[in-house]
Amino acid sequence: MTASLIDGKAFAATVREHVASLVAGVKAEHRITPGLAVVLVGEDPASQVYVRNKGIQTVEAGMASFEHKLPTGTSEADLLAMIARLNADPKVHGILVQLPLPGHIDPDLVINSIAPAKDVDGFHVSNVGLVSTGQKAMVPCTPLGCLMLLRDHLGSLSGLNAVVVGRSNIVGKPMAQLLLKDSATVTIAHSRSRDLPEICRRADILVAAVGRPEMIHGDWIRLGATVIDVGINRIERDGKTRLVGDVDFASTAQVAGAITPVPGGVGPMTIACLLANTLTACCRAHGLPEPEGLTA
Ligand SMILES: Nc1nc2c(c(=O)[nH]1)N[C@@H](CN(C=O)c1ccc(C(=O)N[C@@H](CCC(=O)O)C(=O)O)cc1)CN2
Repeated sequence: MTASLIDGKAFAATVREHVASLVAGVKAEHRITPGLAVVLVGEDPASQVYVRNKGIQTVEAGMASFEHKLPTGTSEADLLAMIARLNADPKVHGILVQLPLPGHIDPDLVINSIAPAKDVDGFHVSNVGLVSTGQKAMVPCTPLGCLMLLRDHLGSLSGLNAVVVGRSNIVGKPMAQLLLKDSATVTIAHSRSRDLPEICRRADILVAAVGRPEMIHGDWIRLGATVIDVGINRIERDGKTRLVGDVDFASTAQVAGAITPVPGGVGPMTIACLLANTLTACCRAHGLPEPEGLTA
């Protein structure tokens, strides 16, 4: 079997177009412009690229973008004071603090200082609790993007065996909750799971979010499985820097039914879902109907 490719880049473009058309409606009918504030502390080169792309795509969707770039040495107290100002700003419907933060700042403290209704990353402990109890929440962007790709590719996930490899708060745990809400039978595994290849071979849906380059091989994959690769790992190969996932693409594509590539799979969905969450947050803040098809 040669797997079909799940084109996250193309799907993300359709999500962004959908968001942009809904934003245009909100602006025309209600004279409200959804606004997203992104805070970057420090000069991590990858984070700078992600923040720039978030700003560009926010403006392309017709929303207001507020970028706050702070020096690496910014104190935790100053960052918390900035978030308090953004929490109180009616033009700002979504707030995102780009991760990772410099080592002297406690990310949990910072994330939990964001007003839950403006927490478009869905990382605040209130949103974590709401997602895990299946209630209306801000849903983390990367798992939401994976769910959209899976629903689009498979239709119903009900009764399917889903294995999530990775237990991070940002991807693995919320991904498992979303799959469970869609009635999949969910296993969370990780790099220390015993018999990991055997666990993976049971999966109709395999979500790889373990953060280890090309760890999952074709002989771990059930014939025809749908494989979602969340990994974004930069490696040196043949004297060049390359971007690879957590899945060995060549061997897995021989066995899987469908697979997301890296790059061009899950990554672009993350920012598309951030725009979707910002619009959702804006609609909720103003008592407008929930935008359709943009959340879990
Ligand atoms: N506050 C947050 N911080 C971080 C998040 C997040 O969701 N919220 N996720 C990542 C970084 N990230 C967005 O912030 C992100 C990562 C990757 C992509 C993406 O489109 N990747 C491309 C490849 C890009 C490249 O060449 O480097 C792809 O996979 O096709 C978008 C967003 C950590 N921090």
